[in-house]
Amino acid sequence: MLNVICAIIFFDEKILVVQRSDKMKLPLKWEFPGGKLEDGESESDCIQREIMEEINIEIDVIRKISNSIYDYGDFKINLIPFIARYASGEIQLAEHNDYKLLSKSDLLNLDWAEADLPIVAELLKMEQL
Ligand SMILES: Nc1nc2c([nH]c(=O)n2[C@H]2C[C@H](O)[C@@H](COP(=O)(O)OP(=O)(O)OP(=O)(O)O)O2)c(=O)[nH]1
Repeated sequence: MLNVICAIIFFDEKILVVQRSDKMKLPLKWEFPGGKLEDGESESDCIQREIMEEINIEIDVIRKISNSIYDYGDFKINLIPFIARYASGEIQLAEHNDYKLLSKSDLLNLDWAEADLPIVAELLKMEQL
């Protein structure tokens, strides 16, 4: 099983979501930015590294929320989400096709990677960070 860390990054009230490119697995699906946990790396180091590599910004990690285990058939992932706050830098996408800053209520309108759906549902139920 693949351990993937992702970040739900708040810019004030808005949340950053990114769209996978047509050349990646799960083409054009929307997801929270992040990536695979490397051997010996802490989850918190992983998410800060991935966000810098993919999005070019610094974040403050706040806390972990419930993980989502999903079997795509050809691979199975354990998706581990962290709530975070934007800290600094300008968004520049290295790999993704597009991004949006959305209010919570607009999240459900996206074509999400399947593993993210329970995480989006939990986020919608949360009253505060
Ligand atoms: N970063 C991230 N990945 C997700 C989410 N939901 C979801 O199913 N995934 C999947 C997509 C990928 O198969 C895997 C994350 O891998 P990755 O982003 O580090 O790597 P990748 O797909 O670019 O790598 P590759 O296997 O195509 O070489 O987890 C999510 O919200 N964020």
